[in-house]
Amino acid sequence: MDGHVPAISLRDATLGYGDRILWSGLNLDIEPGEFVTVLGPNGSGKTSLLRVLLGLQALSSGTARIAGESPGRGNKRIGYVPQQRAIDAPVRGRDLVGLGLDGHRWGTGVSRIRERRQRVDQAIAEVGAEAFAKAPVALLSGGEQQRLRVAQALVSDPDVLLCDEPLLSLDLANQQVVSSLIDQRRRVANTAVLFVTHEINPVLSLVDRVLYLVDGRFRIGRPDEVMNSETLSELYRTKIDVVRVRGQIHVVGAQSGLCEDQTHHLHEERA
Ligand SMILES: Nc1ncnc2c1ncn2[C@@H]1O[C@H](COP(=O)(O)OP(=O)(O)OP(=O)(O)O)[C@@H](O)[C@H]1O
Repeated sequence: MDGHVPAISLRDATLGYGDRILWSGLNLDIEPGEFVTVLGPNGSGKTSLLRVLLGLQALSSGTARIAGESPGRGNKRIGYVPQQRAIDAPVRGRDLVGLGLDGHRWGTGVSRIRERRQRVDQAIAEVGAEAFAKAPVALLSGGEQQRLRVAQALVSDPDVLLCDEPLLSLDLANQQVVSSLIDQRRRVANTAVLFVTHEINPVLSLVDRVLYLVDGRFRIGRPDEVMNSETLSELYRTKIDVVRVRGQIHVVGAQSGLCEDQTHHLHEERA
């Protein structure tokens, strides 16, 4: 992609369902290789933003561009890593990865079939999943399944990765494995990453910018510009304390909907 074309561009973007506006006036350019997290309480419209970019949901007004095009289904320049959840379909790991190439005009000729196989092998190697790629996915651990989902997102060699809480319900070690696979991809291939999460700490060292959505309001900036007491108090319209402990960010005093981490509940209980 031309370095001057943003990987993702939103102009005056508004999304609402019926009378309810989730966010409006959103202007955002994400550059190739940038790692941007989307944070905010339940229902603030984080997943809906990804749905817009995947072409599954139309904006109410404004424009969106992704990988140089208007959002639409089947754009192979977009990789999508969904939430971690159990897979019980009777498929092997490499079949799951291969699904990332479907809908992208793959022919049936021998050379195409060979190329397809090579691409799947390469994606499996990229996430270090060779040892379990032939096993039925339903028998794999959550972390192994999520590695394969990352491989599925990478197999089409995308310019943009959209990730919807890909670390949810993974243990700390697997959170690190999955987030560093995503980080490695953007460093090696300059792939832009838009990463929806409830918890910034597992990816804090990787994040270039944060988009924080609360109740129709939002703030975009570097983590230190957004994740501070003043900015979050303004966004939540209530007193919020943001403290840094051993390099981690802890948000104290938010309503339960914030769910930034468990620490603020502990503080509330002790108060
Ligand atoms: N197709 C739809 N029609 C009407 N309302 C919808 C639709 N899709 C989502 N919503 C509502 O829009 C709001 C935002 O949903 P969304 O899933 O984007 O939030 P989120 O920030 O990702 O939340 P969570 O953190 O709980 O995953 C929710 O209240 C949801 O019920």
